[in-house]
Amino acid sequence: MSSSHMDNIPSTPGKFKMEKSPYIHRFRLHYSSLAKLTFWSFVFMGLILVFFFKSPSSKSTSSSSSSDLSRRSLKTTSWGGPVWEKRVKSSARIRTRNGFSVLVTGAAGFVGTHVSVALKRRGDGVLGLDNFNDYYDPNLKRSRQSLLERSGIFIVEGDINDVALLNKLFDLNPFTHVVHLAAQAGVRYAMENPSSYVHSNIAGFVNLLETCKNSNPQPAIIWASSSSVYGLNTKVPFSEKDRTDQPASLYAATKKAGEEIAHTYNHIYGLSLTGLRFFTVYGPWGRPDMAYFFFTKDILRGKSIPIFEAANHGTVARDFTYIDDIVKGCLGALDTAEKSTGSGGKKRGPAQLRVFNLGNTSPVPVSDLVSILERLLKVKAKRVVMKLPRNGDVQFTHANISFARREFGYKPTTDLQTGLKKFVRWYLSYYGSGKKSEQ
Ligand SMILES: O=C(O)[C@H]1O[C@H](OP(=O)(O)OP(=O)(O)OC[C@H]2O[C@@H](n3ccc(=O)[nH]c3=O)[C@H](O)[C@@H]2O)[C@H](O)[C@@H](O)[C@H]1O
Repeated sequence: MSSSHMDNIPSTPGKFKMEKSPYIHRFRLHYSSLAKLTFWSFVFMGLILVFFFKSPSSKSTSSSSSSDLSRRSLKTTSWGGPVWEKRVKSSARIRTRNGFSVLVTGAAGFVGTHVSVALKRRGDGVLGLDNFNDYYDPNLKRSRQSLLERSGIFIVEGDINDVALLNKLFDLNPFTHVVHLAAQAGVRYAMENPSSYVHSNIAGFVNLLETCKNSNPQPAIIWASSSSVYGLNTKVPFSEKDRTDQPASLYAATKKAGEEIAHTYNHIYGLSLTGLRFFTVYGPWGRPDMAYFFFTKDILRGKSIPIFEAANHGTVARDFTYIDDIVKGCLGALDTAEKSTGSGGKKRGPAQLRVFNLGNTSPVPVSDLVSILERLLKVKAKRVVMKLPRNGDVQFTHANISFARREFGYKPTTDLQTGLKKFVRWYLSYYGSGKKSEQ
């Protein structure tokens, strides 16, 4: 049985957990020839089936890896061929003088979609990459894809762990920048499917950096870290200079690991790397696994919503940051990113390495978020106050953004009330007032 470049992927993306291959059976050898015949027939059939499911194709890949009957619902995707290559090149082509050619990973995701549209609008070439996993409703990702297609942005369907695919994309197009947003998100889900965080946030990131460091020219990389790296810190507001060595979730730990990995690739290969610590990003086309999103759904459906509170009735609060402000921050970081200094795997000099907070600088208690939603939806929420579970949540977040302000004029302008109004307007137009079902 031949092995493919996907064989070494350590874990699963999305909601799927590794299962043992159903094709591995143990047989007890019997001494009758009938039993032997039966045994060898099974082995033969098994080999055919294993070959059928695992045989790699130079032109096709799935968004998953080797032991993969556990990932049935991840659509098998194909790439390659002249039409596909033409679409890749056309999407990545720069349309203005001094524009960039940008690979956006996680382009069908919430932040990825918004950033892609903004880049395209100003004339940059944008190629998307996304594995469309079903961590949350893939239909929403498909709708975002349609939105991007209308702007002339092609999303390649594939996984950042697919080295051959990444190499192919860089062969076809000399990207000046990579905006790396593909990740396994969500702090609480990490207890359900820890390996998906390692797969996407660590292994996938390393694969991407390997491809970037080998390419010529090397792109500058802007990537999504997280406010969660501040973990159990109590000093507020959180500054980039603060310690980040006490993460409260595996998600946070993988993002922190990403920051250290970025340091290594910058140090050894001269890659220009900018990490952005996003603070609870919300807005239209958002992520259904986030509280503001499913609170909206459940309030409209008359379902109760769990509101966490800390010990001794302590307030749980977040520095909720509106998507348009985050997009401005991403573009500011991209525009001020210096070129990588290496090429073809060799460092030629010191390169830029940065980390920025992108928050709103004004934390809001979760109970106030619910009050705003009640007013906007004109429905009273059924609140159930619960103790903050110990499954990854931290009590509060609060960004100090002075570094991003100084470096590229980052200045958030949307307060939670205004941003949620825009979100609710989008939600109602997309889903209706609760009747149209949503996963
Ligand atoms: O900044 C980040 O880097 C992260 O932001 C986001 O994480 P969080 O800030 O935890 O957002 P989110 O889950 O919406 O919970 C919001 C608030 O509602 C509270 N919360 C949550 C669920 C619930 O049932 N009840 C509740 O009170 C909860 O305690 C919290 O106070 C991203 O999901 C994550 O991927 C990462 O990007």
